[in-house]
Amino acid sequence: MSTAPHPDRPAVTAFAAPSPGPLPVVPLTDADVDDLIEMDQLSFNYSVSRAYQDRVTRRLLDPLRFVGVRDHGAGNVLVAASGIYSWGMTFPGDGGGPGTPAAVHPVAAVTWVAVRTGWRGRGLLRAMMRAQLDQLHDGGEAVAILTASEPGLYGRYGYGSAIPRNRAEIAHSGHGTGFQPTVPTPAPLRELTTREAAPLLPSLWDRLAPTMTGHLSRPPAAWAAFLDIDDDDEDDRGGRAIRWAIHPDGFVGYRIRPEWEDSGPKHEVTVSQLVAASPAAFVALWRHLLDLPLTRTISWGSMAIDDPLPDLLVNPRLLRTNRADHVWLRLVDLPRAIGLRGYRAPARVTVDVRDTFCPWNSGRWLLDLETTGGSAVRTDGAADVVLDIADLGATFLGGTPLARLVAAGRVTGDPTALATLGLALSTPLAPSCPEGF
Ligand SMILES: CC(=O)SCCNC(=O)CCNC(=O)[C@H](O)C(C)(C)COP(=O)(O)OP(=O)(O)OC[C@H]1O[C@@H](n2cnc3c(N)ncnc32)[C@H](O)[C@@H]1OP(=O)(O)O
Repeated sequence: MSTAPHPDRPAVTAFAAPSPGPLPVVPLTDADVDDLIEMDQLSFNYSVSRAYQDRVTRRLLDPLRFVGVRDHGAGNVLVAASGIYSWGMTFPGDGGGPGTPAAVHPVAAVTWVAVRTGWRGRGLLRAMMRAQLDQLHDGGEAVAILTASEPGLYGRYGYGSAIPRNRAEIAHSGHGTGFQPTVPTPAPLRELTTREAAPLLPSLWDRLAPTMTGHLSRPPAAWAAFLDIDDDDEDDRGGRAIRWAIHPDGFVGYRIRPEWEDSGPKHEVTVSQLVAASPAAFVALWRHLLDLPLTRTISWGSMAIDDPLPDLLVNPRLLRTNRADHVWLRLVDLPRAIGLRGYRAPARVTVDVRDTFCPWNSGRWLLDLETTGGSAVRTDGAADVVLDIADLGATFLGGTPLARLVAAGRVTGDPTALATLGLALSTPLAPSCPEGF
């Protein structure tokens, strides 16, 4: 049988084998968006309709913030990409204590990282990380963040695990689960549909997120993605449409999946977002969730590791948590980044930083940290502390205590300097970020 292509049919380039040899990383443009969306769906095993792409995906992407790789020898197919959302993140502010001002700073939120099957394992991720971090450094962007599909991927590029999170499950009796008696009983909150809540949420978020370390600013396109929910939209597991409860200082969005057993109702609540920026909001939102009729379990995938729920419940054992890494952070430009937050206590410490992937950060720096800000200047002085750039990234928001990295053998130095630096970097409560990206 002949294998020659039929003259009336186009060559089937999709079956062309990957080209051998190096493939360059290039900037992407608007013309790459269709291929980008197609490759992302294949790489992350999902699919969305063309209508959803037009309504949400294309508005969220800025192709000019993407780099990628095309294999011209294999039919010019897009084989790798990595993008950035230009968002803002709340960093610890003046002293980092409750009620003290925090500050929102631009961050490069790295996202949409994928290498097409067939082109993996030949260094394309590494090449894209190289191109992206060089660009960020040249453009003066100080901090990059990401949420990783797999935890082993990004440490080698200097990212440290900065905001962990808990997967939480609360099993309760459904009969007014008790709060500590010293906590005043909150007024009940009204339940809203997405259509009713949507006009209220973005401005509430804009007011609250800058008061909570680790929270991201949400541009209108991100809100459009969060709120692209019909009021009769069920999830894949039979969860009913999202409902909302709103407080002046917080809100919660959740689905309820009805479940009936012979012994009675056992409906499940799944929290999609919960934000509480004051104790009153925290108590009112949890009272609302725990009093939802017929429900017996509440699960939430993004609880802060310092969430005070166990301290509110009379029976803290109702809460089961499973901790995992969540947001990873990379100090792209060490001296610029050090100036972007306030520190819990003053510290003057010389650190010897290893940064094999971004050598411009390597070497000895005198860190001069104050509650109102900090600086890092090059020094020839003896190092008090030796650490990797990923360790500094992990501790930068207060989410990983320096003492833990010392205990793990990752960070070494003079005990007094370690204690001083650890206190300066710490925050009273660990940062939280209620979303992945
Ligand atoms: C921020 C985000 O978007 S996270 C999403 C990441 N993307 C995905 O998970 C989608 C599916 N997976 C993929 O597309 C690819 O497998 C990728 C992007 C994870 C890896 O791409 P590749 O081009 O194969 O990576 P590359 O060959 O450059 O390897 C880079 C390094 O990572 C290592 N590595 C590759 N895959 C993995 C993994 N799953 N876990 C841990 N390490 C890995 C390699 O061994 C290599 O290490 P080295 O440089 O120290 O020798």
